[in-house]
Amino acid sequence: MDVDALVAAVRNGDVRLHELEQHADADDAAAARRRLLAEETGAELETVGAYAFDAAVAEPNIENMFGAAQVPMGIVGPIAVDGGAVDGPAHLPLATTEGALLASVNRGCAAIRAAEGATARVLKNAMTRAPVFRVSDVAEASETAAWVREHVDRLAEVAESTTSHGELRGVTPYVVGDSVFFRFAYDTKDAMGMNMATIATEAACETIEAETPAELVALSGNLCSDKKPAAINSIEGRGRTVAADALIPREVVESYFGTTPEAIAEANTRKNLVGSAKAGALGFNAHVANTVAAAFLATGQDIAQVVEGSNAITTAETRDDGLYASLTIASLEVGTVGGGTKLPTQREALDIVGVRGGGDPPGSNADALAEIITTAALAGELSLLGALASNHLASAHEELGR
Ligand SMILES: CC(C)(COP(=O)([O-])OP(=O)([O-])OC[C@H]1O[C@@H](n2cnc3c(N)ncnc32)[C@H](O)[C@@H]1OP(=O)([O-])[O-])[C@@H](O)C(=O)NCCC(=O)NCCSC(=O)C[C@@](C)(O)CC(=O)[O-]
Ligand SMILES: NC(=O)C1=CN([C@@H]2O[C@H](COP(=O)(O)OP(=O)(O)OC[C@H]3O[C@@H](n4cnc5c(N)ncnc54)[C@H](OP(=O)(O)O)[C@@H]3O)[C@@H](O)[C@H]2O)C=CC1
Repeated sequence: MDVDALVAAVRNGDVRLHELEQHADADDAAAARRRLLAEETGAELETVGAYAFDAAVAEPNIENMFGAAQVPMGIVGPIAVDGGAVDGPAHLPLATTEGALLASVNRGCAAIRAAEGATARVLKNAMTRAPVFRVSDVAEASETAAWVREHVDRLAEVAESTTSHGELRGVTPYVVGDSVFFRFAYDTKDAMGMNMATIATEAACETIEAETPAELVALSGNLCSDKKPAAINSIEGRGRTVAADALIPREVVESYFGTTPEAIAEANTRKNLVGSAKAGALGFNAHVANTVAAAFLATGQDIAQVVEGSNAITTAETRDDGLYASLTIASLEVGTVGGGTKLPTQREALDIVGVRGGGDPPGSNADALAEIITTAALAGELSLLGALASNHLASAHEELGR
């Protein structure tokens, strides 16, 4: 069917709006939806329809597509970082609508370069899925937990039969009365791994049900914990746990941030540590979510997982007549294969970073991306703390953000 025929078919009730791809190619289906939406709402949809990729490639990523959300993308860097998987310098594309953000992260990157670079390491790599089972009582719960503890190797064999990349790293039981949770943790290599871990865990759950009295209630029991603020991710980690640090000489702090190491260290203690504690926050940082969200949008990550990406602690202290600062993100969930990383715009962004697709060895590209994002987020922390310490936050946003 052509676009006119698709529009008529929806109006007549012969075809439902979400079924248009069954009767036409994905671009015509999107065009028909735009026309129907425009007529229904009066909205003009020219920009949303002016996307630059073949809609068919986005079919695994979206349903009911009528266009694309185009978010401006800018660049920060070079990011000078000595990592376990990356040896800088690297550039990082960031997509955002917040004026002053790119300038700020870029300023932090410039200061890190002037300071001879940052160091970053992935400390842990474990994507989790935690199903919840029903048992009759706590005795059965204890029995089921014990069986799982004793049969992790067998569960690994079953889970890993569903994937040629994923590896089960461990299973941690949690009992609450007659509910039993098992937090499965996987090395998902270069994939963020949520589909991979979910499919693998479903297979393992079948074995648990066959061998114990437990009955599966839900494949995700929220102890995972995906896309919700949760202390378990801050403590145990989820996806990559990554740390970055840098020692910035006094003269670099003064010339780039217009303030002193002492003032930045005090702002960090009173704001990021004391203020966050008083607020009951999970993230003891200034704006790590800013860099994580912008990098996620640009590089095709699952944007809802910014929730976990903001579980981060920033430290700052004076050392060797300079400023020592570190950032540790407990749960940074990133991939360079799968999900949104396959889309054309996001592939180009990953090419800029130099980490598109599977790494050699597997997992090294996602490790490198995690180290680069964490170092950029550290740069953002330094710059915002500098702006606060020198009282430049409001003026910067008046100048660049309005
Ligand atoms: C805006 C600046 C950077 C000016 O800062 P400045 O020191 O006046 O800038 P400069 O013109 O002297 O340039 C210094 C460096 O900044 C970079 N830079 C400078 N301008 C640009 C630009 N246009 N585009 C790209 N890069 C730029 C660039 O790297 C440059 O070095 P160079 O490369 O030239 O050697 C500074 O005032 C600043 O960083 N302010 C802080 C703004 C900020 O961090 N905003 C974050 C968002 S706030 C928020 O969302 C969260 C919040 C605040 O609510 C969280 C909380 O509660 O804390
Ligand atoms: N299912 C769910 O509950 C949830 C799903 N999501 C969505 O899941 C998607 C991400 O899941 P994810 O599993 O990462 O992606 P995909 O489902 O796209 O799967 C990626 C696959 O790529 C293959 N692969 C090829 N090369 C590599 C490599 N070097 N390293 C790792 N894997 C490789 C693996 O296949 P093989 O396994 O055969 O080896 C892997 O399973 C996103 O779209 C996200 O939005 C998000 C949250 C929850």
